[in-house]
Amino acid sequence: MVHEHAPRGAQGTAGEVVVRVSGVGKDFVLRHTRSLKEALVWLVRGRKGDLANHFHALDDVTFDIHHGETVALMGLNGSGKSTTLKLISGVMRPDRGSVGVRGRIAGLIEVGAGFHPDLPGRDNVYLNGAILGMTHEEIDARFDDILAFSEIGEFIDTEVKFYSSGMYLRLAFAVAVHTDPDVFLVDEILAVGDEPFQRKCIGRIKELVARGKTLVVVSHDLDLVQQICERGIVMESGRVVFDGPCREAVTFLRERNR
Ligand SMILES: Nc1ncnc2c1ncn2[C@@H]1O[C@H](COP(=O)(O)OP(=O)(O)OP(=O)(O)O)[C@@H](O)[C@H]1O
Repeated sequence: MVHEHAPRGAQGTAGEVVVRVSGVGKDFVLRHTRSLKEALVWLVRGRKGDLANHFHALDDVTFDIHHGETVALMGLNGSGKSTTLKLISGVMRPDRGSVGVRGRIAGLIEVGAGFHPDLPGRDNVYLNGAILGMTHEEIDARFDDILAFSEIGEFIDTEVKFYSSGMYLRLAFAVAVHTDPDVFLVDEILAVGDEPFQRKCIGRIKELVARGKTLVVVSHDLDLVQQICERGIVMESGRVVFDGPCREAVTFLRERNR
């Protein structure tokens, strides 16, 4: 049984469902600039209808992810991958359907989203670590490893508003991988890091996978996802159009968008 964003501590066993996305829909509002005439007509008609257009960013999305699975979400720009990841991470709620998660989730979704710009890197490690569910003592114990992984060096005491996007990524990634998550979510962001750091991150992700962690990745790098993931879910206009072995998903996507 999966609970809606059940708290940490659930050490799943192989085959157990850890993420359940069930009939999920998410709408966004398309804001158009309306002319004064259009607004007046709308008023005169008694405010019938909506001045704004809603569109389905996700429509009836359903899939289960089992403990230890490595899943790539693929699809063209705007197909709904990141929105799906945000719903799993809990930063966004579905308008229809439900999303259930078991275990501790660590997401690298928006680089440094949990960072406070006016605080130095060091304080942000504690802030971000706490957001990701670590206690102060746990962060203390892992601080040196986090710092070493990030290669931020003496900049750790600089306010993060002065960091480059690559430095942000390094610190955010370092914190996330040291939270020992049950389910690890990674959005395209690896693209921000330089090549050596990317290699290191990929190595770390493979290590997590080898240790049986569940992984959900959003990426346009189809060669990379084939290296890491066994399963591929292809999205198109907010719907799942393929769900199966990663290699087949890549072929499906390439054929479809030829
Ligand atoms: N906060 C938001 N407000 C309004 N529209 C949004 C919001 N977030 C996403 N969208 C829209 O929802 C759709 C799906 O976006 P999403 O970011 O999930 O796509 P994606 O598959 O991750 O795309 P990409 O490959 O470009 O990253 C897009 O049309 C996008 O413009």
